[in-house]
Amino acid sequence: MSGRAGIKEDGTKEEGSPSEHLLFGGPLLHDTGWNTHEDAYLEMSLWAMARSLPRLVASTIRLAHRADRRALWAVGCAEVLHGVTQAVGLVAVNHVLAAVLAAGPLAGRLHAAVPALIWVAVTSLVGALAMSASTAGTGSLEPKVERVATETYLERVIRVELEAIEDEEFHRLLDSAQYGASGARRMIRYCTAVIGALVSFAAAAGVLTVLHPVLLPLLLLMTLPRSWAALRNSRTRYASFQRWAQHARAGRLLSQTLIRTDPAPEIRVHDVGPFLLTHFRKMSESAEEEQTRLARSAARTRLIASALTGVATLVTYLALGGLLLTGVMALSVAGTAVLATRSGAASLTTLILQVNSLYEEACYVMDLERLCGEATKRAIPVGGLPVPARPKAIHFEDVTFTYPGSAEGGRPALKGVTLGIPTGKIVALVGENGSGKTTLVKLLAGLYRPDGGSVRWDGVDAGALDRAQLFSRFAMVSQDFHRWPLTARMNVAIGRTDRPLDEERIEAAARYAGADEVIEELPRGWNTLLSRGYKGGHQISGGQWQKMGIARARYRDADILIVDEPTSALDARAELDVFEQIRRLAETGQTILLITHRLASVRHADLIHVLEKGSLRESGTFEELMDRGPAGIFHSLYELQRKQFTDDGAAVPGRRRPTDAAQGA
Ligand SMILES: Nc1ncnc2c1ncn2[C@@H]1O[C@H](COP(=O)(O)OP(=O)(O)OP(=O)(O)O)[C@@H](O)[C@H]1O
Repeated sequence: MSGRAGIKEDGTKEEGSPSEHLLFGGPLLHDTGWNTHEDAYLEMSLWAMARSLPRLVASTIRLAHRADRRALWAVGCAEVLHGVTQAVGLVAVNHVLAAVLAAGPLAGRLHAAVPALIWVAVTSLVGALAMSASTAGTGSLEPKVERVATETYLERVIRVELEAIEDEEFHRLLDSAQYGASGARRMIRYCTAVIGALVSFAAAAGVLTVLHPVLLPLLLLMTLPRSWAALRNSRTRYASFQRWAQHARAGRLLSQTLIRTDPAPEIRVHDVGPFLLTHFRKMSESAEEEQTRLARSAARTRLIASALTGVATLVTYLALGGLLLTGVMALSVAGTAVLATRSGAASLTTLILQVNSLYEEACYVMDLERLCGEATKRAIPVGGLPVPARPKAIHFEDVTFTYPGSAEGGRPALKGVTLGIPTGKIVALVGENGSGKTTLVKLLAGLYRPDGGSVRWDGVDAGALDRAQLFSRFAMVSQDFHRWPLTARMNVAIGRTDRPLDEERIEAAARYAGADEVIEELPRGWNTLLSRGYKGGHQISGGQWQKMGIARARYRDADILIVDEPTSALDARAELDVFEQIRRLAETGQTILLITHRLASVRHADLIHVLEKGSLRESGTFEELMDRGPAGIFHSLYELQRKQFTDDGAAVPGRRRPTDAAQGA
């Protein structure tokens, strides 16, 4: 496939690769969410890092404490012990050198050095043991911290309003936060390394200060260039990550699409694979160019830092030589100073690198914290008035609703809708595609709140009602009901997870929906996994899925059953059965809200509301609406369907012959 994607009208190249333009409608870089990261990025100076370090470490420690208290203590103690052994080891080395370089016979000097040598050996051994304890503890702590961080945000995300889940900005934060959960895992390692390096550095710095006060500033001077390089490189990496986040997600989407089971038939028959693979390669190549740019920039920065470190090391050793030559420092002390300088410089470099990595990860963990804050703000409110036990009717009063995020001046999905839904009856919603039927039932179920007007339960505004109670009153078989990649049993039982699983009710629900025949044919019956690509996984047809969906809604056993195009994939017999069952349910007092384009199917509805472009145009029984004659919308839609069927010479499978229906009307 070729195209002019990525080329402006004047022939110049647009920002973003042609693949991005062709497949995603524009450049994926320059994420609008970037602005929210800019502050964190700009603040990423040494001073800002030092200031926020205690808070970051504290929040990671809190997470680790929640994940595994014992492992946390083990790691903390092991790191402190390791630092102490390093300090004691350095002092012992100083004693060894002092004894060996002292005046007197060699045998006597060596003998004098033995106790200190034993200390050196013991501290090395204990230090090694402490390090291995820390490694083991960190290894077990890390996955737990990631799990706790993931759970923390998921717990909040499952409680946000539907509109937040559909919001692009919230989704972007969600992507970043997912990275933050693995960031929290990595932070554990960096935190451990920071504590270890801090203790080691304190040990070396203490020894150096005792040896000569000028040595400590010299040590700091040696590590400055590397700190600068690390900071600069991580700033560049973080900035690049944010800029390329959407691009990376889109690339993953392409590769995942190629291996998923549901698009697999179309990918093969339409030969989409090579096409997508080409664009996956092109997008990956532009991401690789960015990685090359980052690597080159990092290499340049490190080269400059190494040159500066060389100069600083030279200055340090010159200063040490000066102190020796002027007799200010003894040879044994100078020897220890060289060792302490090397160990201190290594600890300080590690410290700065780890703090830097810690801070880089913390930027992502902060995104996770921001997501949690945002999710809490956008959570479905808890509590409210009790939902009336047996309301007589639910009324929409002058309800207007526009989907959040619709383009400026976008058409409202519902405009000034006033209608009644009597309980214990079958109420049908009909209208052309996009007329607002699904939107209306989503408002009814409390998934969205009206922008204007109100939904009233026996006069009580649904906005004031307890939302959890409200949801529990509804069962829904929507057009896009979820096909859970779980067993057949769970696909029904998932309709009511707040009660213990009830085999008898599951089977009754399956019989109700005609899904019992589906189960009989499954290789492992109720235990068959309804997902290809897993061991023992099995795929069922669209109509069979629909029966499972109806069984699930039946198993939920709610007061109000919303059925949105429930029979679109069913064969004629199954469709008739389902409508028959729906009619019987209404006789038991359940309220049925039926959305269907098969107008003959709504003959038995107690009330039909006809929507057009978001407004209510007609209401009445089937007979009343048909009596309006050609001027009525329902009448003309019905006649249109009838004409189509009679022109075809027979009713479309799954539909009553409209002529029969019309005669009945
Ligand atoms: N989640 C959404 N976000 C933004 N706009 C939406 C969303 N869902 C629906 N719309 C828009 O709202 C309008 C009404 O859609 P709705 O799904 O309620 O129509 P419908 O009558 O159920 O259509 P159909 O018969 O095709 O299922 C349409 O213009 C649609 O584009």
